[in-house]
Amino acid sequence: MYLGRILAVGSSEDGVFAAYRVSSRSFPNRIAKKFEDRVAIIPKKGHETDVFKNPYIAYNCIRIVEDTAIVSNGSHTDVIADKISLGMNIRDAIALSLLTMDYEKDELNTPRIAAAIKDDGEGHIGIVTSHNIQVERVPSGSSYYISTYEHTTPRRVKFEAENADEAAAYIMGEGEFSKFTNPVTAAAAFKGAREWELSTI
Ligand SMILES: NC(=O)c1ncn([C@@H]2O[C@H](COP(=O)(O)O)[C@@H](O)[C@H]2O)c1NC=O
Repeated sequence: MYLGRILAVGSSEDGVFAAYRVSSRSFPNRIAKKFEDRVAIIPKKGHETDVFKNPYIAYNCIRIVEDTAIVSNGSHTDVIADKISLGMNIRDAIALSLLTMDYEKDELNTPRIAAAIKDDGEGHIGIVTSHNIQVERVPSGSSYYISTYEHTTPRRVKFEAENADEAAAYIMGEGEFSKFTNPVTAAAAFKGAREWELSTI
């Protein structure tokens, strides 16, 4: 089954995570690139001009703002991160940013999806489509995912990872996520005993 972009957040006794996967039929020549406090989705070498063909394919997919990890499928990652850094609570930051930026005006009306989670495991996950907007709480001790196509409401999921590398690998193709086609690249933030760590595949 093709879900498009997929994100997941949650926590267990092993730690807290935010994970992201690009699945893509149209623009498979992309990678996740790690910076100090963020991960960006960018075109591979030789495909740089793709960003002028479509405005939705290059963006920060993960940001870390103090105790919170933010994950999304577009430029709204930065809008949510900025609001959280100014003191807005996670639910309102996601809801306001999704409402403001709205679904993507491409040929599929691709939804914007987003989530944010604090290092105590409390988070929210949401989506804006052409016909609705939804933001749900993710309670500590549970994990949820959502995608741009097919699975467009938050779904509880078993997510097994003990560090950022394992979280990125898990959403790229393990457990429930092994059923979903066209994987391209993935990234994750993980908070265990130490500071937030980032990983990409
Ligand atoms: N975030 C992304 O990485 C991303 N990749 C592709 N899209 C949009 O989704 C459309 C369909 O892409 P695809 O067939 O690869 O799922 C693209 O034309 C583009 O407008 C994206 N936008 C939202 O998910």
